[in-house]
Amino acid sequence: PSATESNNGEPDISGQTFDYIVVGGGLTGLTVANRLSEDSSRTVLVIENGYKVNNAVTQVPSFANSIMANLMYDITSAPDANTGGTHPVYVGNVVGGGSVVNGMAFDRAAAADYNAWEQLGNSGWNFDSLLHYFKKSTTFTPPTAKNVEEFGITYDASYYGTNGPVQASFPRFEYQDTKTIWAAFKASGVPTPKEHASGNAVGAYWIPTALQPNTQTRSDARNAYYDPVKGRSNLVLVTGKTVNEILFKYGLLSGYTANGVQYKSRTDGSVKKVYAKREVIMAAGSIFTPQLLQLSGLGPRSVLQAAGVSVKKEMPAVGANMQDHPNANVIYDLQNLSFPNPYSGADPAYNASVWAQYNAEKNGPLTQAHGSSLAFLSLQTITSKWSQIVSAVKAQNARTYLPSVYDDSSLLRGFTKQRDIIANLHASPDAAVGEFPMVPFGLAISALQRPLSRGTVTLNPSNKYGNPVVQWNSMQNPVDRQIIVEMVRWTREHWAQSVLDKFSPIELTPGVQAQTDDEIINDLMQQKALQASFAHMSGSCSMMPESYGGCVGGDLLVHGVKSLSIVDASIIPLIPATHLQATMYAVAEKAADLIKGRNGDSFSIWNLFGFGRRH
Ligand SMILES: Cc1cc2nc3c(=O)[nH]c(=O)nc-3n(C[C@H](O)[C@H](O)[C@H](O)COP(=O)(O)OP(=O)(O)OC[C@H]3O[C@@H](n4cnc5c(N)ncnc54)[C@H](O)[C@@H]3O)c2cc1C
Repeated sequence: PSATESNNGEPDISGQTFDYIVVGGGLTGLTVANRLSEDSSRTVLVIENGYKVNNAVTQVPSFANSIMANLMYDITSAPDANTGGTHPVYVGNVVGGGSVVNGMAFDRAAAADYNAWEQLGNSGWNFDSLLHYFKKSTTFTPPTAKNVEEFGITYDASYYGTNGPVQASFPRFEYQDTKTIWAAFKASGVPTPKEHASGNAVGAYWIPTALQPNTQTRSDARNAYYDPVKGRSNLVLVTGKTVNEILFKYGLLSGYTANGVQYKSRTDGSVKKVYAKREVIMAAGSIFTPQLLQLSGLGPRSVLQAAGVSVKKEMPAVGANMQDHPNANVIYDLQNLSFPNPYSGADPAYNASVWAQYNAEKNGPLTQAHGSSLAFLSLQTITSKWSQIVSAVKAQNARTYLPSVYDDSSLLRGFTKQRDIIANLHASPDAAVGEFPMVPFGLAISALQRPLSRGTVTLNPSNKYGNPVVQWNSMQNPVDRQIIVEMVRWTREHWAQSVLDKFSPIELTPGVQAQTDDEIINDLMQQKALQASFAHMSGSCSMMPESYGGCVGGDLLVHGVKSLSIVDASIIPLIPATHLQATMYAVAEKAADLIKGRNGDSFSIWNLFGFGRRH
């Protein structure tokens, strides 16, 4: 791998003024910066903490299966009582953010998941309006005819774009055992929609990878949205700079208006300021955007006071409502796997041959990231107890399992509304509750898609500029725990099917001794097989009305201050049943149109309503 590209040669921005400052050059930040700088009369600055890194590890798909620790922040969560301890908090620390270090899965949730955002008081945030932006952000390339025939891959290109920046395509190689894995899902009778991206994302289906089809390398926010436009004279990206405060001017009548940021150089430690004429746009992600708002005096009063930050506006919503996809890892010992299989990489001779194949033909096992097959199942499919579970959700006192910040009546009102929506989605055959990735080896993940538990992100009271305290509170709500247990039971029944006999599966984790709910959870926990996170942190500065404990409105402007917006995954009010990146590209595309619309920048207003150029 080549060395990190340095930030030598970047312009000195201190004291300067730009129309827009984008804080964080990750997935959403680079997307928004590209679109805002399309209008050459507007200047756009992106400030990123990480550096530009582009090497085999970031580009060759198979590396997406490993943790790129040196391109991520070094954060550990607060102890998470119900999942057995602390967990790493995975956040990309590199130009492109999560899109450079993630698993490259490129999927969408069901329409019902996005329509729930509108039901939470966000007019215009529904699947139909996002579909325009899902298309705008992508270029789709179908799988090879050979793979379609051999593996039965299904797709419908009409739900993707034809000239968007992110490449949605398929690895040229699939493992042979994938056929048996698919046969088992078909035998179990789950739905098999032809194309999940249509809004019908319930069942077992094929998904694209964020992959450049010709080179079989990663398609990320940097190479999709930044590199092609980096020559624009009105677009500036600076790296290795940590924003540590949003600056405001104050007027007696106008209140607080964001007009810049303060940042610290990682190379020389200097602290400087830079100014924004139109908007400061937060794109620092679900962990650092709430931290930055809190550092700037917007947040829960007790959190700010404990860290010695004076309160500009008390906002309990900042850092609340944090959601993720907690998961249980059931592990099987399998016999008779075909060669090659994902374990074959242990053999150096095999490794040498697949690298030679990849370099020569852009084919073979190294083109595979997390695979192309996923199952997202409804609660009705997972368990016959589904209606009892739905009744249990409705019967709960909403406050009981929430962290202390939910003493705030607006936050609790918003959560209660979320809870009612969750109950409906749990009862619906048209929304998924659990993900079961379909992989050709013995790891059977059960990931809960729509938890009732809520986490928090708060300033570290003894070091406000250090990493914030990330408290997932995963599975604090017993219903979340029960659904995970039922998913483990579904997995066991699934692997007991005769179509999988040829692998002679033996359950290693948690092991067949674990039968009752408590045994399953406790044994998983003891074996470190319960995880709080899928690296899908969301919701920590949610898009909801202020009366629901929201942080930004449907216009993505922070409530109660001026010229400050948020475009990253922290705005997701209710986590969708999908991996997040395709959704965040669409959210950022829509965000850019909203920002252009209110600042008089040139753009087509029809895009906002989904009436733009249709593909
Ligand atoms: C390990 C991992 C695996 C994943 N796998 C998948 C997957 O397979 N499929 C999928 O769809 N999604 C996946 N995701 C999730 C997806 O990548 C994220 O949801 C997405 O990147 C979120 O985009 P964002 O813009 O909100 O934040 P990010 O992409 O994280 O961008 C935030 C940026 O802000 C910068 N920043 C933070 N604080 C500051 C500061 N104070 N000053 C300056 N800059 C700052 C960060 O360095 C970062 O570059 C994965 C994520 C991770 C981390």
